[in-house]
Amino acid sequence: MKVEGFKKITIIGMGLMGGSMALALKKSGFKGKIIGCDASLETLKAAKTVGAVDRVYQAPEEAVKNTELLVLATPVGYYREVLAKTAPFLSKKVIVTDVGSVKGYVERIVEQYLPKDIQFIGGHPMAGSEQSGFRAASPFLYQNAYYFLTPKHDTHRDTIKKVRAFVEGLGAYPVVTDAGEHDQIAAGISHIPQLSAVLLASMLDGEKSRSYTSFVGGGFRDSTRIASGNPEMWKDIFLFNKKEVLVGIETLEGLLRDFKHNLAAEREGGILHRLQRAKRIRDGIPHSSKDYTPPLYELVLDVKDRPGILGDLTRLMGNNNINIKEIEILHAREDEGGALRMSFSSREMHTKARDILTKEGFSLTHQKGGGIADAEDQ
Ligand SMILES: NC(=O)c1ccc[n+]([C@@H]2O[C@H](COP(=O)([O-])OP(=O)(O)OC[C@H]3O[C@@H](n4cnc5c(N)ncnc54)[C@H](O)[C@@H]3O)[C@@H](O)[C@H]2O)c1
Ligand SMILES: O=C(O)C(=O)C[C@]1(C(=O)O)C=C[C@@H](O)C=C1
Repeated sequence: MKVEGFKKITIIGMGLMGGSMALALKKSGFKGKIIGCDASLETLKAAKTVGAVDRVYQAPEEAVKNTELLVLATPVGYYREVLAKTAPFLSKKVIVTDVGSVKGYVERIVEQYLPKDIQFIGGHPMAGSEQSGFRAASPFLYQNAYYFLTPKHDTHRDTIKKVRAFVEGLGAYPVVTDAGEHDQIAAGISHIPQLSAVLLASMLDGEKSRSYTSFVGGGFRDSTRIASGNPEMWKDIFLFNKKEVLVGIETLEGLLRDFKHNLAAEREGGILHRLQRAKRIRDGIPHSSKDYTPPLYELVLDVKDRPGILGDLTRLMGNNNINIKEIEILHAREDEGGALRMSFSSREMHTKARDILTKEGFSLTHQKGGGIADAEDQ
């Protein structure tokens, strides 16, 4: 879907999130002008060179002139500075939004720094990575991601409608809620998991235990990937969502204490109960948490573990004009086969892909949607 409704969009902060937004807008065929603003000249140069933006500015007050949508995409700690500089230069018709990971704090800053007659709606895409900077940006980052939108009490209905359409244009799924509820949800699904990963990684902080890192397998890697995230950014997030993070820490402490007691007393039932409940919760997450509203039509096929298999498959689909909505390697071990899940947005694509893959000799182990009974249900 193409982004319409804005002739000029300014993004302040052209790092991972802002840069990916600009790239996604260009990819969607957005016809208006995209203005990139960043404190770093090097970042601006990179964004301009790849054509992510039409114009670049280092000074925010120049970047916002006549803009119709202003997106704040700097770390949240810089919002005060950016809003103070830009507020006097904003058109009365502009809509201001952001991509920051906390929303209550942002609303308070906006109340303080943005003139009352300027429309604001908070935003937080549940997409990202442990990397940062424009060099990590991707036009696909927002694809199929949940994207929280948090209107203020005085945000107009038309503003919500326009920004919803903007989010959909990026390929994401808008979820409208209020800042308070957002912060509670984000603490549970993102901020506390980040803290847990940081603490797990910190357990290898001793001189001796640090040498254990050479031996880590999937378990340590999977559970600590996000500990590589930008420390400055996360410091802001924890401080600005302090209330909800503290609630989460108490829950975590309670769980740990409970487990410790059960273990010390060798209470098998208690230990098993915790493990089983956690497994049920983790198993209940869809393959990709991005499988939101649209029913996806998916195929799971056996693949040989050989170099270039992914390329071959995507080429095969591309050559037959089949658009893969998502692709995921489910399990692959060196020298053994693996399984690969592909999903498609329409029944037609799904059927066409199934027929081509079968003809090419791939073995399908599971299919969902497309009007065919799930293999698992048979
Ligand atoms: N990284 C994630 O996974 C993720 C996901 C969702 C939301 N967010 C939120 O998105 C925002 C940006 O995060 P990111 O990961 O893109 O960070 P990033 O470090 O990749 O990019 C931030 C950019 O802002 C620029 N910047 C900093 N101060 C500035 C200023 N005063 N004026 C202009 N530019 C300035 C930096 O030079 C940098 O290019 C944060 O508020 C974060 O909470 C991050
Ligand atoms: O690293 C990732 O995979 C992320 O998507 C990062 C993640 C998350 O916790 O899910 C991190 C912070 C954000 O505010 C949103 C997304």
